[in-house]
Amino acid sequence: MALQINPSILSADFSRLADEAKAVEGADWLHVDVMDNHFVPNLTLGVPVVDSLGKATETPLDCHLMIDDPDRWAPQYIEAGAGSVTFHVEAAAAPVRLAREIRAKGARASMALKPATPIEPYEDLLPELDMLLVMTVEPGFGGQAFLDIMLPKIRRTRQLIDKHGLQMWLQVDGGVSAATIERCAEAGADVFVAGSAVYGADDPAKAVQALRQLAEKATGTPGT
Ligand SMILES: O=C(CO)[C@H](O)[C@H](O)COP(=O)(O)O
Ligand SMILES: [Fe+2]
Repeated sequence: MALQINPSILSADFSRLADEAKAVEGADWLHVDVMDNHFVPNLTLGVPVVDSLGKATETPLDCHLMIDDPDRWAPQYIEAGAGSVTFHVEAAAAPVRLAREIRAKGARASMALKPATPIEPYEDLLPELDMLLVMTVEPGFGGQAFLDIMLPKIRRTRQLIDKHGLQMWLQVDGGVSAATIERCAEAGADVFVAGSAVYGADDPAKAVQALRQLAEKATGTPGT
């Protein structure tokens, strides 16, 4: 299991996105939060910004779509350069068809669960996915406190992934920091999104390294 740190550009300075992306080159993926003010009560960025960001950094883009109608919009993010596209199961009309379409277009297919959405009804969908995202805050804003009550769901999701012998990744997003990453890693997460813990640090690249070391220490696993 390879451990990965994905800095979230949501906590960066949006007037300097290209520089902020370069500040974390060496991270595994750059996490891009797309919010539409319908699925979540916040508005961030869309396809044209993802297109420009992809040209400004070598780091592959991990697009987290917090939007209504991802069935319609996800393909456009792949065309804009996203290497991984996460849709919310609560918003998708046809999650299996959407996951297959994302893969067919050459990106990694990922599905997210809000805190109140259980994993169990979606066990049979896991083979259709390259990553499952367990949200550890209510989606919509950076800088929120990590929800400890999500740790059992992370553990149960890891058990289901292992039970099916799948190689898919298990991502956590929201409130991941030096204070919480070890608990997430111990529970079985292997991809860690961190916004404020990276971009709120004096040296974002060093913050990525520090988080990686903590996750590795917690699991005894070297990262990528
Ligand atoms: O999806 C998100 C919020 O909905 C963000 O990716 C997440 O909140 C990152 O910010 P932080 O690490 O500061 O919590
Ligand atoms: Fe996110």
